[in-house]
Amino acid sequence: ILQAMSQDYDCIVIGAGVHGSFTAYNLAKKNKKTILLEQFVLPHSRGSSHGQTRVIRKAYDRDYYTQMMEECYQLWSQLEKEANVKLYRRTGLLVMGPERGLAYPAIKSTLERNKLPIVTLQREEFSQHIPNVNLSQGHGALVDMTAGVLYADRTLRTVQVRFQKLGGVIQDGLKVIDITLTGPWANTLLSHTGLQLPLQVLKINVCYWKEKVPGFYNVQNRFPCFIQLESEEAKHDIYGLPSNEYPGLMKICYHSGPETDPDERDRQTDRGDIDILQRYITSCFPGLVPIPAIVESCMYTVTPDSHFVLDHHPTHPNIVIGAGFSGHGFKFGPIVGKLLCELSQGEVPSYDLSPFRIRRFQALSKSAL
Ligand SMILES: Cc1cc2nc3c(=O)[nH]c(=O)nc-3n(C[C@H](O)[C@H](O)[C@H](O)COP(=O)(O)OP(=O)(O)OC[C@H]3O[C@@H](n4cnc5c(N)ncnc54)[C@H](O)[C@@H]3O)c2cc1C
Ligand SMILES: O=C(O)[C@@H]1CCCC=N1
Repeated sequence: ILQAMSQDYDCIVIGAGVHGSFTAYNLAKKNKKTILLEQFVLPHSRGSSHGQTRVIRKAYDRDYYTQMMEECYQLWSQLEKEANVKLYRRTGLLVMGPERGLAYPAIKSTLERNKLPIVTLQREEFSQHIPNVNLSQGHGALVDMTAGVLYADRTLRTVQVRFQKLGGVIQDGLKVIDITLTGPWANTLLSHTGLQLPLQVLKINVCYWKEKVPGFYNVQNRFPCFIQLESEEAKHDIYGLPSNEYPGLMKICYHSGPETDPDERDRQTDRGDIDILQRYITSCFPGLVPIPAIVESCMYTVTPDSHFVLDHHPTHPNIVIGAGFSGHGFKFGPIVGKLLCELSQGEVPSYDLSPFRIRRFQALSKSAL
């Protein structure tokens, strides 16, 4: 089928998650005849891009992510205008973490170096600005002022409709079984092209927690998104979004989870991550009931260094790979779409892609690198 399609289309994009959808949209904007293939009937909730909300932020510990986000915010705003739809809500992002650790000082200095608007909160004034949250001993706190919430499901709908309006074709319910590219299934499919990337698929329990007093942590009361950086109590970050999509429920998740086969996600029932969240909520969010009211499922596809893969296939340069978004890729959708489109067209990419090259895994990959 793909062979027949390749005669009719300039570009075939596999996977209609956030990154495949933005890539297809960018290709169609360049007048490339493009088809977007998706194994499941759309919309679906079996990959990594579903759900109502995601965090958008410039608070990173690396300049290159922060700098890519500068342009990315503009691209989000352009799409909102073009489609006349609201995709982003500014809430700010509270970043908390050990002051003597690695991550918190690194994020703070990246934000300062890039002259981004932040507010550093002193311990004495913390509860005046952020009521109903306890700042752990030895932790610092700052607010990334331009951060906020992205409406995820609405984004996918919007990008896919824009793509179709530009003449793009979406074929859902069609699984490519010969070569493949994106999302948790990346490795199974890439193996058909002789490439095995060191990707790990994790199941994430997406937990919603009930406010003891409705409104405590509500978006309308200007409660921000937050990241609690890794500490002795929790080996991975914990992050949350103000109550919004489900009235009276705040979304708080652990930035890791048990390994899973993407086709067997619902058989993975490990809840160790929820235990960690319960302890954290009991100690730091006293206004929430420390038992999740709703648990949904999602997946991360993680690389060993948590950085993305944005590259040509090492032996088939006409195949461009976007994968391994490691649980923080959604906000980059517009810029990843632009970059993958540039790579596919043989253009010089707008950013230095060396942190995202496949060859960084040389020692780890069993393949034709
Ligand atoms: C719980 C959770 C919270 C997150 N929070 C944030 C956040 O706050 N901020 C942020 O920036 N990021 C966040 N992320 C990460 C972000 O959502 C992901 O990085 C992003 O959605 C990955 O998109 P993708 O297009 O690569 O993968 P996917 O969404 O999985 O899309 C890949 C698609 O390809 C399809 N596919 C795969 N193989 C084939 C095939 N052979 N044939 C046809 N189709 C195929 C799949 O069905 C799927 O639809 C979060 C992720 C999760 C799970
Ligand atoms: O990408 C994000 O901003 C969120 C929050 C931090 C951990 C992962 N996803």
